Amino acid sequence: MRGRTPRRRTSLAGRLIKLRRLPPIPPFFSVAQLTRRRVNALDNQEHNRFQVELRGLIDLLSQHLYSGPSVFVRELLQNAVDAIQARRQLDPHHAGTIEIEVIPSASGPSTIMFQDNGVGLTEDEVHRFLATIGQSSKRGNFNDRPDDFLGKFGIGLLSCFTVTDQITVLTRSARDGDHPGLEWRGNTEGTYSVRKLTQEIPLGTQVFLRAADGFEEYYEPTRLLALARDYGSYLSPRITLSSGGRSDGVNSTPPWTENPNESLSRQRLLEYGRAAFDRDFLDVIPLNSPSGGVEGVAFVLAEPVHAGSRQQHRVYLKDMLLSTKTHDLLPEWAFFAQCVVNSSRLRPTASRESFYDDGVLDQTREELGSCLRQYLVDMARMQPQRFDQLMNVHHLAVKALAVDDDECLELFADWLPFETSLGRMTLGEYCRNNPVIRYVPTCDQFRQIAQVAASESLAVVNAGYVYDVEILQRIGALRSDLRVEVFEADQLSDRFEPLTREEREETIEFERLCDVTLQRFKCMVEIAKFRPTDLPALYVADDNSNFVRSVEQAQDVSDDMWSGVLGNIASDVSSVYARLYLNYSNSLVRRICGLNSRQGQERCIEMIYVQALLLGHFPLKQIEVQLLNKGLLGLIDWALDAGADNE
Ligand SMILES: Nc1ncnc2c1ncn2[C@@H]1O[C@H](COP(=O)(O)OP(=O)(O)OP(=O)(O)O)[C@@H](O)[C@H]1O
Repeated sequence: MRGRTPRRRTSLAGRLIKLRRLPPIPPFFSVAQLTRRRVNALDNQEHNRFQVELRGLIDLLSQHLYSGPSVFVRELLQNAVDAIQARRQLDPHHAGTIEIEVIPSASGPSTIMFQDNGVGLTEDEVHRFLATIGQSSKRGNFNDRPDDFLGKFGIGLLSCFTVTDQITVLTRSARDGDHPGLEWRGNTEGTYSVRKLTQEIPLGTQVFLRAADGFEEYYEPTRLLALARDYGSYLSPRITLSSGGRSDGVNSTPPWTENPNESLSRQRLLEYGRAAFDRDFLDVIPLNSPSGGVEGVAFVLAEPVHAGSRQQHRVYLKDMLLSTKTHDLLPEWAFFAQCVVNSSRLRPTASRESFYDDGVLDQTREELGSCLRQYLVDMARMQPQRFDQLMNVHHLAVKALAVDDDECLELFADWLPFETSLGRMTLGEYCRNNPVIRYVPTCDQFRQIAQVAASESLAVVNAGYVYDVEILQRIGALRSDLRVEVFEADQLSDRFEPLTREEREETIEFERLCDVTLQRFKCMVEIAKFRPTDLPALYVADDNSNFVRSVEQAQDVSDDMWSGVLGNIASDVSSVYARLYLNYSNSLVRRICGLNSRQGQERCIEMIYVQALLLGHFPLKQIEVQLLNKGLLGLIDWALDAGADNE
């Protein structure tokens, strides 16, 4: 061991305090009393240090903090970048470089080296920062501008222990004075050693890791290059990876420095987006947020997505990849966009895989939302045809924005598409032909009236989809030239053709019979003439009768006690009769009316009633299901009898 300074071998355990057990706390002590008691207790005792079981801590970090072993590449790159940044504080013109090398071994696992020409460490700093968990030179007063650094928690280096059993650091400080080269070795047992080197090493730091059993894959040059590019391709120091005489560059141009308004850049960005997110995009929007120091681009998805779906964004912090799975960077309505951004100000969590959910993040989200909003507004004003194409794909997101933003709502209103009884149309098209916007608030109600309304050339909007009711009501409040009304199914009867006097007389008895037959279903019958003529009947239920229907359905599946409670609720509701309009323009209805058998008429009217319920998508009550069964069985019976007669 000639030329070596004596090894200083210190246990990490020895550096940390051991927690003493305090006596149990008696009840009813004030905080001040408790504090005094603790101080007194400690004054009489020997002061010890915490101990840390390093292996346990590493397991904790690797299983619960970091997403996987590959984060060691990120942590080493980050330390190198920070060291270069610290050196720039001494020499602003210093050109930083980071070299990664894979050193294969014929006899055992490979070693990798991360070398930087950063600030290096003095002997004192080695003890303070490399060997003390949670100590960082990048926090507090140690540096004037701690915001310049990526690290701050003082735990990143530990991540190397997920892929190696020993970390070796060679370092030489560039700070004032003549500093010798130092070697620090730390291992997973929780011990470390430091020695002064006799040979010259360059200013800066080299970190050596030898593959631990089972982690050799992270030491393969192609894997390592991919990881280095993933985390660090946009970092500013020049980064190279060499192995077996081959050297590859890691750096490339960050997407957030491209200008999406310039056609070549836009093309490059769309290609980048396709490669990064593995999907196609329609457009690229520049993003910027002063609060979060964010710049970046948002990609507009080429396919529609359902409301409220959450896109995964690719997020960088000070040019280093933080996460590819950040969800909450854009406002909720912006589910049509997926973005890549770089932030200089948002605070990372200790895992360095997400941001703190604080006020700055809220503010950032709002500012990024404003960029997207402005893009939509400008497009609607200046490029209506392009906006039209965008609306074809992303009208849901535009509705989600407009529902809470009156200015956007007024601007986008004419483009917003709705389903109506006369087909899909934009609000602009609807209003051109209809002075009043009539809508039904649920899809079920729409299904009940759509066919008849269409035959009567009546345009009724199906506002049963997300945002539609709020949008229509808001539009009604904002625009004095528009009237917006809820359409009640019963209003359809205003358009029905009345029966002639003769027809009235022909049907009066039959109508009475129908009323009596359907009384137990709380349904009144009215005979009228309407289109389409192939529709025998229309069942119309108002809110009260719908409510009672659903109570009765619940009673069908509940025990006696609950059924009684539900029955009491239903009995409080007044005017619970629904209405069945029988279509006298329908030939079948006419035939039933003329049938010579009262029993046959009853059976037919029951079947028409059940069919009208099914057509209107009303869930059947138990007695209605029984009715349907009885009708079908009767039909089969009749068919069999008729067959037997023919034999
Ligand atoms: N390449 C390096 N050059 C100079 N100093 C380094 C280097 N790597 C580590 N250090 C020193 O070791 C300390 C601890 O590093 P570590 O990666 O554990 O934490 P950190 O970077 O400070 O914070 P974080 O946990 O947020 O990454 C650093 O604060 C720094 O002082």
